[in-house]
Amino acid sequence: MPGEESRKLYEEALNLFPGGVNSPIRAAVKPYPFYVSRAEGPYLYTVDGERLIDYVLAYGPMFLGHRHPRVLEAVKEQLERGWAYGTPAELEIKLAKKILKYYHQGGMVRFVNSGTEATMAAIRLARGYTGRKYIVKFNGCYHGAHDAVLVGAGSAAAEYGVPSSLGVPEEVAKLTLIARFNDVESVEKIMKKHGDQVAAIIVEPVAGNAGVIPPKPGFLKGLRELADQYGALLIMDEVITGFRLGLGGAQEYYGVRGDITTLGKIVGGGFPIGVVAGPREIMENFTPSGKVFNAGTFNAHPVTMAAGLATIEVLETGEPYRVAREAASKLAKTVEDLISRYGIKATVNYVENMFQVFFVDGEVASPEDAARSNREMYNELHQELLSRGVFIAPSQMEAIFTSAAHTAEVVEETITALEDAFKRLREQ
Ligand SMILES: Cc1ncc(COP(=O)(O)O)c(C=O)c1O
Ligand SMILES: N[C@H](C=O)CCC(=O)O
Repeated sequence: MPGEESRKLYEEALNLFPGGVNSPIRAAVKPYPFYVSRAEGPYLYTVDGERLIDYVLAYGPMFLGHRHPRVLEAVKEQLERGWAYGTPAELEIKLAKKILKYYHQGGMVRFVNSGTEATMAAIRLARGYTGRKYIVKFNGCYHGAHDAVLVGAGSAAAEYGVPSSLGVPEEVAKLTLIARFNDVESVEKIMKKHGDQVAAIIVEPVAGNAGVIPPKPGFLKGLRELADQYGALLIMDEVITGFRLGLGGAQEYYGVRGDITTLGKIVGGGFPIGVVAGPREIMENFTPSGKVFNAGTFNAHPVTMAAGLATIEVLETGEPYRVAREAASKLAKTVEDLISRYGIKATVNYVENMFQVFFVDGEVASPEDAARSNREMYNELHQELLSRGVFIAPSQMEAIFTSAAHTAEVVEETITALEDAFKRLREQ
C-alpha cells in the first residue's frame, strides 16, 4: 500500500498539480498514488520500499515489461548520437516501414507524440479528405483528450463523471454523433439521417476504456459496410490494441480493415508516440503535400523511434505474445473460478493479453453494461491486491494488461494474491 514517503510527495504534489497528478486516472489509486522509484521486468518499486507486480504497464505501452534490455540498448545508442534534431533521421523510415508492413502495405505514416494527437489528426484528415463535418463515435470509448472525442468518453472521463467535458463548446460537441458499441443498428440509424455528412466512424476495435469489451461477431464488419455504403472513412483506433493483439493488431485479429489506423503506446516502446497510418491517397492530404495541417516539434522523436523499432523487433520473435497470452488466460480463468467458488455476481471479459472483471449480473457487451457494475467492489479488489503487492488498474474503466515479463512464476504469485483478495471480498 502507498506508504509515508508517497504520502509526503503527494501532499507536495497537491499544491503543484490539479488533483495532485498529471493525468487524472493516476489519482484513482487510494488513498493516494504510490510514487515509483524504478521499474524492472514485471515489477514497479516504490519510494516506500515496496515491490509491486505491475498489470497496468503504464496503461499499455510496456508490453515487453519494464526496462527491456534490447530497448534500453537502442535508447542508449540513440542518446549517444543526440536526441532531438528538428530534421529527419533514418530511424523514422525504418519504423514507418515496420508499421506499414503490418497495417497499411504501400501506405504512409505521420508520427505524432500521443494517442490524443493521433486521433485528433486522423479526424481532421478524414474531414479534410471527405469534405464532411460529422464523426460517429461510440459511447464509453476513449480516443484521447481533445474536443471532438470528449463526448460520451470512457476511461478517466467516465471514472470522474465527465464523459462530456466542460469546455467543449456545444457547437463542437454537436458534430460528434454518439452510437452504441456492439450495436450496428445504432450506427445505421445515425447514418440514415446524417450519412452524407459523416466524415468518419471512429472505433476502438476492443473497447479498452470501459474495462475490456470485445466486439461481437459482425460488429466491426457492420461498421466497415456502413462506412463504405455512405462514403465515410473507418478509423480503427488501435492505440491500445495495436501490436498488442498481435503484430497486425485488432484489424488482423478480427479480419476487418479500417481506412485509417491510429496507434500509440506499444509502438513507441514506452516513449511518447502517436501514429496515423493509411493509404497514400488519404495520407497525402497532410501538410506539406496536402492542405490538412499537422505539425509537431517532437514528431518522430529519434529516441522514440529507436525504442519503437527495438520493441517491434522483439515482438517479431512471437515469444512476447505467447508469454503474455498464457499469463492473461491463466489469470482470467483463476478469477472466473474464484467468482464461481464464492458465488460472487461478476463476469470476466478476456482477449489475448488483456482482461477485466466486472461485478455485475450478466454479460458485459457494452460500456452501458460495464457502467452497471459495482465499482465499489472493484475498488475493494484493487485495494486488496495492492496490499498484497499486485497493481491492477485502479478503475473499472481500464484494462488489466499482461506482458512478456509476466512469467509463470510471476503469475503463480499473483494467483496466491487473487485467492486471498477474493476470500477477503467474500468475508465483507
Ligand atoms: C484507444 C485510445 N485512443 C487514444 C488514447 C489517447 O492516447 P494518449 O493517452 O497517448 O494521448 C488512448 C489512451 O489514452 C486510448 O486508449
Ligand atoms: N485509459 C487511458 C489510456 O488508455 C489511460 C491513460 C491516461 O489517461 O493516463
